[in-house]
Amino acid sequence: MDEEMMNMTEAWLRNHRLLYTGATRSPFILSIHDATINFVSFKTWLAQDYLFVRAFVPFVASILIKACKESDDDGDMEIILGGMAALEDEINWFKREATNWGISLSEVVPQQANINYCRFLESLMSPEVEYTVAITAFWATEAVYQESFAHCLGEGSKTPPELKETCARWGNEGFGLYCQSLQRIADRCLRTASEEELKKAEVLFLSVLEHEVEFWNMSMAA
Ligand SMILES: Cc1ncc(CNC=O)c(N)n1
Repeated sequence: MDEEMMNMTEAWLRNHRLLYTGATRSPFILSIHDATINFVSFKTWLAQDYLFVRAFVPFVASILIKACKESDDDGDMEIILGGMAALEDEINWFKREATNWGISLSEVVPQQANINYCRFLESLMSPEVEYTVAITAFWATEAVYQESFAHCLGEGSKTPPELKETCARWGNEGFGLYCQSLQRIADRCLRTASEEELKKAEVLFLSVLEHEVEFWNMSMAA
């Protein structure tokens, strides 16, 4: 396809394929897919991701505020608000799931990769960070989880039955459509962005992928 006609996110996905695949086909995800996962790793991921999602809520809230102030499309608010609402359900799911696996969430200590990722999200919450830049990072974060967990439910996957519900949380079709909506918002914003904003958004896209890789590796190492 002609570079000119391509959406910006598609061009980035093409140009940074290796890193994107590293984030969406991590050893952790592949070990779920082929049923070789060590459940200690899964429990580590679950506990750490609970903390991450709690930090993710104010990040999404900051994007909602930016959308209200900076977006030229009313429709953005509902999509972001829908994402926020889903996070309430998700937090409750983490609590139930932790109980099932015998994890005490109040005792979980954040690991370095998690601290680093949360610190990164916090830096994006500043009002100085443009909506275009923040929504691009938001899309990338969600897209990595969607592509990762959808793979575990795809053809030929041997995902253990006790992990299927987890995979379906992010791998379901509805979450896929939500990610597409975020991608469309990002591409629309990027079309009118300045050179400087474009560069910033691309750098942050790559940072998200790197943080995701580190997050999976942290879970796998446990
Ligand atoms: C490390 C990480 N990245 C993305 C997500 C998906 N967003 C909300 O759930 C997540 N839970 N954790």
